Amino acid sequence: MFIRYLRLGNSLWNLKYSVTNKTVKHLCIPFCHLSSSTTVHFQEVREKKFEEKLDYPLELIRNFSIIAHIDHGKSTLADRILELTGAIKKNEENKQVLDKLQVEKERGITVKAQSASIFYHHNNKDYLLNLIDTPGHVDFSYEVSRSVAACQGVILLVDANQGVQAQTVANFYIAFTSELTIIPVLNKIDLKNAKPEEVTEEIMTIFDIDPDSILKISAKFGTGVDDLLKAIVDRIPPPTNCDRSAPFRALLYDSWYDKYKVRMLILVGVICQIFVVDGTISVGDQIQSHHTGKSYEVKNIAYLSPDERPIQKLLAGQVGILSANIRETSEALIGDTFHLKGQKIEPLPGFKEPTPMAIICLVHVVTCNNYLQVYAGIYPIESNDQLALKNAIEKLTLNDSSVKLSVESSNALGQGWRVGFLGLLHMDVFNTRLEQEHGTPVVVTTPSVSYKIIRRIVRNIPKQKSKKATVVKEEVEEFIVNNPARWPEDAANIETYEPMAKATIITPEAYVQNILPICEERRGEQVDIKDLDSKRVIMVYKFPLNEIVVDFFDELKSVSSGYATFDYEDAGYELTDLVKIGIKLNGNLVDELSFIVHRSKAQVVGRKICLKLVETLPRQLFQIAIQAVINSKVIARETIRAVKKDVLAKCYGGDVTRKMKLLQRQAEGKKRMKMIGNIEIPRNTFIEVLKK
Ligand SMILES: Nc1nc2c(ncn2[C@@H]2O[C@H](COP(=O)(O)OP(=O)(O)OP(=O)(O)O)[C@@H](O)[C@H]2O)c(=O)[nH]1
Repeated sequence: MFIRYLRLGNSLWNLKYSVTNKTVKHLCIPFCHLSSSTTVHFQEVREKKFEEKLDYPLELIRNFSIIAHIDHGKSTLADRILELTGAIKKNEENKQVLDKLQVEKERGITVKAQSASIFYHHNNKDYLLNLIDTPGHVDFSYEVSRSVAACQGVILLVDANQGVQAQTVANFYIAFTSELTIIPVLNKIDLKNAKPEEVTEEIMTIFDIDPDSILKISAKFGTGVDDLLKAIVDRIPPPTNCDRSAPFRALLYDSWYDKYKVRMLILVGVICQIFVVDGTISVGDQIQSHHTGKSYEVKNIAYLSPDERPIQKLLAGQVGILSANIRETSEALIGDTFHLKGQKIEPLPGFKEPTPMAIICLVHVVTCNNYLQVYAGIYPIESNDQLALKNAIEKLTLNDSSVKLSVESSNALGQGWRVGFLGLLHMDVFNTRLEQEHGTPVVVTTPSVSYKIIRRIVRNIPKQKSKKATVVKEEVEEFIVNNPARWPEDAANIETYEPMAKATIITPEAYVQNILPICEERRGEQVDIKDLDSKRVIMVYKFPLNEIVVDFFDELKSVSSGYATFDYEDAGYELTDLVKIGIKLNGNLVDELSFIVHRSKAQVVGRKICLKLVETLPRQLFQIAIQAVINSKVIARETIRAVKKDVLAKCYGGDVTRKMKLLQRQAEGKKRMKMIGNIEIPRNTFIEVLKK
């Protein structure tokens, strides 16, 4: 449908419009969305009575998350729930509607927990259900921990064909330790090879769950979802420990920066998602952050259903979003408590002070900590994009508070940031979002985990009374290195410790023999191995984190035909013998390519990286000598021969436009590279070298 004429007046454009047989009521579109040729997809807007009815008593509210292993159907179930409750119109095209980010749509995975308030009629009562769809991949388990802080119950979804998998177990324990009501649900019962009886047995034995409490559904076709909605109301308790007559307190559990609205002057700055624990908050109130002490006027309040619906107030027990002229992203700290200005309140539990290098903090059941993070340097492709990248990173960390951030600089790449992620997929998604949502493509340096170094220095200190006699004093210094460029040179005086991870692998028995050697190759130490059921085995390993963060999961999938699943948790630091391998290109040390490795693997890994560089670096107009070195000793070397690349070589005849196109394409290719010294390095080289 094309709108050819627009009357622009205020920031929100209200329109009564009739399309074929459907009447669209009060269609609210920010006018700036529209131009004379904008295609508008009409959706029937919810009747106003729902907004008035957001005033639900506590006993009619249910807050819950959907948790599961990756791809077990969380977002599909959220679609069906939204359809059944009328939040969205039933439509064949409703596929993962809560996955709003471009990167989520492109990859078909959820990376951000998303919520929606929906309305459900049951037993002659209207209920307000606040649903949170969570990601399933291990790299985003922090999102699950963050979400359950605003819930009293979870739907634990298990694929009736695949059964319990590694993240099913991990997510179960997040909910279990948070003392939430768990509704176990078997999904995909429509599949020909679904094994509901077998999987029920598994759930019963692994989680000690009563088999009669397990519901069976097909999220794809909607089978059983009505019964699930009834179970949500009947089994999950209303918000506990909420008091509407007490002074206002709310937990800030997510925040983001809506650059579109800011640009269009619809609001200023940061949007905060809150769970109101006590009291009421209304538009116009003055609120204060407990942790920064700063106060703001509440400009807008809304709930998501799943689109934004403005309302005037939120009451205890409800979740919603507010904007309050918070300009600095560092002022919206996840886990912070908001209260009315000047009022003394007890802060809500779960807030962790940000460390000086981190601009973010963690809430509730904290699953992400320093040990398990993977660090990489992030730099703008063009050095004059520095400021734009700074702004983009700040805004994105607001919406992804599990990342850790500090400033760093590199001789070759200039000023940049050292960023800690929860895994390589997380890193990849973060960088893709920088490019897609903020238009700031980046160069990422070789990732590294954070190592602990203990340096012991023995000093002879003169005794006070006698100038000749001395006492021997040992000074111990402990520090963390997450950038190989900062690895200490004085190897003799240091002890090196690497972060360890306790990993759980669940696999069909047939693949155990394929998995054992890859675990051994990555210095894994088997802690336990036992049958999960008649066909599957659960293996517990202790691995150096460094060995599994890059591509272990891919290799595991490949040797088990995609059947093995994997989850890991922190297992502290262990003393080990580590060395730094430096990479020299034509005699110049490229610190951004250096990495830390166990001494026993240095030779093999050094050679592998040199060969990888031969594959990855484009041939240039001169020869490139690649060397892997430990201190100054060369442990491996390779050479890339020179080439003179004439892109016009095949372009006979005088077609100027074709020649121009070829030259332009070549120039664009070069833009995507980074010059280090006089050598062009493609952007992905720093990560590719670490992969098998
Ligand atoms: N046959 C069948 N397929 C389903 C069902 N539910 C989900 N699927 C399919 O399973 C795949 C994964 O579904 P998603 O809803 O994206 O899974 P998810 O758990 O949200 O995935 P992540 O958020 O990335 O962890 C999609 O192809 C769905 O169409 C079901 O009940 N039956």
